[in-house]
Amino acid sequence: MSTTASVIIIGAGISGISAAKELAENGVENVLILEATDRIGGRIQKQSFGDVSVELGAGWIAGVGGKESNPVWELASRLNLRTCFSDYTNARFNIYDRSGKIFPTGLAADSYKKAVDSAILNLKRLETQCADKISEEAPSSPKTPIELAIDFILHDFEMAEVEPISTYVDFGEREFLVADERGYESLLYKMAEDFLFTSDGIILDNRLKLNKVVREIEQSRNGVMVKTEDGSVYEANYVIVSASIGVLQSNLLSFQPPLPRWKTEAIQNCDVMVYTKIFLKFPHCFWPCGPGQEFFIYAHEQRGYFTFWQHMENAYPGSNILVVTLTNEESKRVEAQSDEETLEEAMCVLRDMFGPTIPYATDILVPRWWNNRFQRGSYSNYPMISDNQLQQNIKAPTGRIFFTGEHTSEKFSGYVHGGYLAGMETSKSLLEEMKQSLLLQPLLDFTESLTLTHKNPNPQIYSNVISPTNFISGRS
Ligand SMILES: Cc1cc2nc3c(=O)[nH]c(=O)nc-3n(C[C@H](O)[C@H](O)[C@H](O)COP(=O)(O)OP(=O)(O)OC[C@H]3O[C@@H](n4cnc5c(N)ncnc54)[C@H](O)[C@@H]3O)c2cc1C
Repeated sequence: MSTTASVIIIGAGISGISAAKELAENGVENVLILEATDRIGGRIQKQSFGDVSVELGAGWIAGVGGKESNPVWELASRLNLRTCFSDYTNARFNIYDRSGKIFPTGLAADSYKKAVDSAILNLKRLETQCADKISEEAPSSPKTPIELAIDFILHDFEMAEVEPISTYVDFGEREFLVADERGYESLLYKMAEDFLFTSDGIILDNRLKLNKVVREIEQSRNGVMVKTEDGSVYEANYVIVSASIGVLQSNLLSFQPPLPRWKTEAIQNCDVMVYTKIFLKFPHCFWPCGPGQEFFIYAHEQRGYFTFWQHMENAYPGSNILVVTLTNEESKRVEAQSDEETLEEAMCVLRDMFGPTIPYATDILVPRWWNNRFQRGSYSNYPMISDNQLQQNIKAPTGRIFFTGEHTSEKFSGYVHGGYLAGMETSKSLLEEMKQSLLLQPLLDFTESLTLTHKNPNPQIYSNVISPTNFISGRS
């Protein structure tokens, strides 16, 4: 038995939900959302920890206070979501060495300036290399613990994107941490309420199907068939795939016919960033909590080793929670070991910074985005020197299959607002395609009848000429 819909959306993260909402608002209500997990939200996920709700995935609304309004900030304001301004600028003046001493402000400022200069030089070198010119001067690589710590902060946080960073240019430089018991994900429930049947905050609409792991997507001239791990089959005119770039790189989804080479190459060439926030709960605070002390840094000879710390007293006073952020290889290393081992490592680092008498953490929470087969990483990471073709190919539809998600957002990849806007944009392209194919339908029917009447030995010729999908995307 198969279920039929006009459009199937794979994934109920922010891009999948915003794509479905856009379709519904434009009269396409016969949609089906298939989500692999038992919840909506994807990489926006809250979890109770200690006595509060922490965000395992997206935590900040980045890009606020600028000339344009960030649509996610607007949604949050409508919902009265509780947020807390984050000021990272002081972090560089709270750098601890392994004996617990804070590096003098002057030294930290100098190291910071040196790292910025070196990063700019590196960027220029990359640009000149792209233009096939040879550059003379190589930037010096960071060596000391403080240089390594600053390099990590700059490259894995502040400069981890293509310059100029559209989020901050368009929407403003301020960032707000979501600190609301309802969670960041409540934005998605709010959006879903507009087009799905909900009661008491629970989605009861059978157009959303949870625990449906899509494994096969088969397209033909007439439509698309989607098969899930539990043996269900769904049919539709079109499919929107919102699974992450990491999932597309894995073998979770198989396409029939296989995706063309330009598409698979683009998918494989996009880097995936792993970003892990580890939460630690303590019986009481032992770290400084005054103004400018929310973020602090640990300088170690191994780059990225428990470097970036945040206390949660600004967001949730009295929560006694610390968060340490790891990235990439360190994230993968920690995901592969037991939480007890990670806790022991974190405690050694904290004892280095704050002395041997600090209390032992009573709880630890280690999200595993890399090993999650429905994520395979935290977000897309495009090369520093932008490559428009790469992104265009990742985003381009192949026949009746459309692609969305933060990784398809030209300006805002990696962000919640990137996912939100990408979902809308993909649905707009699909609506355009549907309109065109409706206009072409009489012509299609006519050709079909010609094919039947004349028993054309090679009907493929006709379908190649007028298939609406070929016509629109020009790529099939
Ligand atoms: C640790 C972390 C921190 C972050 N911090 C921030 C931040 O502070 N600010 C910010 O703006 N952004 C942040 N981000 C990025 C942000 O979370 C994402 O850009 C955004 O949520 C992505 O939304 P999406 O809809 O593109 O993808 P997703 O949320 O991943 O949605 C895709 C959905 O598809 C489902 N799926 C996958 N495979 C299948 C399948 N085979 N069948 C059915 N369903 C499937 C998944 O379960 C998921 O629900 C962070 C992300 C992480 C992981």
